[in-house]
Amino acid sequence: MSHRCNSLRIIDNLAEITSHHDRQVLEKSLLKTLNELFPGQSMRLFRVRHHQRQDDQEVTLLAFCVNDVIVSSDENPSLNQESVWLHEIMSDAVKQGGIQVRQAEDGSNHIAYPAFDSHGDIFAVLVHHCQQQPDSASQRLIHGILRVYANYLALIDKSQRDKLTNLYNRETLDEQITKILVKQSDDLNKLSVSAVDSRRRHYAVRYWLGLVDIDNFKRINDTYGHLFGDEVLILVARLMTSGAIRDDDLIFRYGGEEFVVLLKAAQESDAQQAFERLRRIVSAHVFPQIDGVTVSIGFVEVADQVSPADVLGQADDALYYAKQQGRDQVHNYQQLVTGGKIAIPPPVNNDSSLELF
Ligand SMILES: Nc1nc2c(ncn2[C@@H]2O[C@H](COP(=O)(O)OP(=O)(O)OP(=O)(O)O)[C@@H](O)[C@H]2O)c(=O)[nH]1
Repeated sequence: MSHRCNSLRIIDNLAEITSHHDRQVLEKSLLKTLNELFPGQSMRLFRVRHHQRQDDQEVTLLAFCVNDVIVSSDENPSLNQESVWLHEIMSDAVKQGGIQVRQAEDGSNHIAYPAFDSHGDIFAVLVHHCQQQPDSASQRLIHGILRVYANYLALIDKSQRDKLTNLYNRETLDEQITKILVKQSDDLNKLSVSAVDSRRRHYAVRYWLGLVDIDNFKRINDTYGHLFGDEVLILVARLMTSGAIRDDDLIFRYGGEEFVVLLKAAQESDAQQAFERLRRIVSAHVFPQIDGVTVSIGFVEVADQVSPADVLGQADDALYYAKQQGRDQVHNYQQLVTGGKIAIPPPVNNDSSLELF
């Protein structure tokens, strides 16, 4: 009976994990499942990123469960610091591709379970800390649940990507912008009334959205053909993803020859520099058979807009200005408004409360 109850609990938990499609919620759901099966024990989930050029891995804490409390590291970034030996055990798990067991000085055990993506590369490691080393059946159970999580994540990832460029697709973009707007609105709501004047300085993290449009793309299609145009889209996408921006910034295919870049930057000048770098990388690249592929970029801070459409509309206004001014340039919406270069649209209504849906 208890065996059957246990099996039912596992099935329930697997169903729970696979009912989410937000990565952070999924991570927490994974830890909640493991916590139910192994109560009171510490579980930590780390992300592993492989740096091709440096031939090493960057490891960051994604979520953890300690004393039955589950926390996503985004809510508690200071917990990213880990001791050297933990890096070693994870590094061994990554190198050897299998479960690693280490005994700490106090006799407790750390077991590292690697999780593989669809290419067979390790993208995450789960570290289980417990007094007694789990038997092989428990280790298999944890490894199995981690595999379900990894397979499900791979499926979600596939459904969120554009087939031609492998960038994130438009549907995913709306969700991401909404998430940021809600987060920034929560930040503002935590402010006292007297602090509202300097509200922009109070966002814990500042986000910027850039709309990137290939210049004169119709001419490329008309001159060289649609297939060649597709090739240019793939190359531009690859240029943007290979080192032009930071690893945790996101790039989406927004429409035909338009892309969206969502990045974090503390200052407006940092965001401007990042978008400028992107523009320069494309204009400096030598494309096969074709001279002078360039992009125009309009960007805006994702802050207190009412909806994703609002954010995209403002970036589009700045992009339109860049096109009018001769293309191959970057413009910031807020600066254009402040400088009187573009008009502020009339307010939709007088209610300043945030309505996202
Ligand atoms: N090859 C290819 N072309 C596409 C795709 N999606 C849209 N397009 C083409 O992209 C072109 C966009 O042209 P326009 O909107 O006129 O813009 P443009 O020629 O880039 O001019 P500016 O944006 O003003 O610099 C059209 O010819 C579309 O047919 C696609 O997936 N593949």
